[in-house]
Parts: sequence; C-alpha cells; structure tokens
Amino acid sequence: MMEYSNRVKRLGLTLFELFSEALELKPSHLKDIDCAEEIFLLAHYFPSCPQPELTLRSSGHWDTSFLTVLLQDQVGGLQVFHENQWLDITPVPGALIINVGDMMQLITNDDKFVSSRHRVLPPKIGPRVLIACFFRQDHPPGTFKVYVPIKELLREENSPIYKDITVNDLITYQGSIGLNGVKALEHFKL
Ligand SMILES: O=C(O)CCC(=O)C(=O)O
Ligand SMILES: [Fe+2]
Repeated sequence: MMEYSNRVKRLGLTLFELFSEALELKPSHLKDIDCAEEIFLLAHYFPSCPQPELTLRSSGHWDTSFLTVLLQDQVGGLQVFHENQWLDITPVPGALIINVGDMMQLITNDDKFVSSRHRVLPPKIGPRVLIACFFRQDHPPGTFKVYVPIKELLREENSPIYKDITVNDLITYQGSIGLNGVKALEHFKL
C-alpha cells in the first residue's frame, strides 16, 4: 500500500503539472499551492450482490478532492454522469481513472475543470475491489489551508464564484447533507 501511494503521489506531480499547463499557468503552479501535497487513500470492497435490482445504488456524488486517482479491478460498476445520462466506465486492464474533484473546480473558478459526478452499481458477480486516492489535505482540524480561485485565472468578466474555503469545509458540509444528489460545492457559491 505504501509503495502504491508513493507511486500515485509521483503520478500526481505529473498530473498537476499537466493541469497547470492546461490552465496556462507555470507548470509548478498547482504543486506550489500544495494540491499535490497529500493523498487520502480509501480501499473499497463491494461484496457480490445476487439481486442488484433490489438494492440502492451508491448515490451519485462529486469528490471533494482536487483530483482522484482510481484503480478498479475488472468487475466494473463505475458510472459517470455525462450529457444527462449515466455512462459505464468500462475497466481497462492497467488503466487508472482520474476524476476532477470540487476543490479543482473551486480554484479554477468553474473556468476549465468541473468536478465529475459519478456513482457505483453493485456488482452482480463480485467481490469488487477499488483503491481511491484523493489528492486533498487530511489534517487535524484547524490546520486546513484556505483555497481561493487562482488570481491569474480571474479576468474582468470572471469574478470569483465561490467563497474562500478549506477542503474540510466541503467535507463537513457534504457529511451533513449526505450523498443525496446535491453538489456540496454549490453551497459555497457567493
Ligand atoms: O468505486 C468506485 O469506482 C468509485 C468510488 C468513489 O467514487 C469514491 O470513493 O469516491
Ligand atoms: Fe467518488
């Protein structure tokens, strides 16, 4: 697990460089504001479900991270909401899935990167195993960094859309409303 998370952290450095360049910022910009600094790792185990139609699907949600790196096995079940429909993210051996999270949307001020809504269907044939690495701070309370839209991305017609918040503000609010199809980031709109 340590080896894997170290490799994901290394991958994160490259991803945040590419995202910085896509935003026409200097390559180290997102790293310099500590987006790549920490990961929170979750290992999911979904037991097989003989009658998935009788269960609740894991609700659609948006990750609170800057970016999330997912490693899924061959069982599948992940779906992303795109153009008003749920699309299967079919497993590809050896491939990772990168999700844009709410903190990335916040710092880019809705300009280029919007967090992806996704959900997971229960596996008919399982179990399903998935490792999720969230690039976000995971600190003791009170030590979270406040994030603001990146000023280089703000133009006259593009003033800040969100309040200045920490990822903990998002996580706490999301925890209070649950995964009920409401995007936590919306709550922090100015
Ligand atoms: O199980 C999956 O494929 C996705 C898990 C997920 O979305 C999450 O942990 O936030
Ligand atoms: Fe997620």
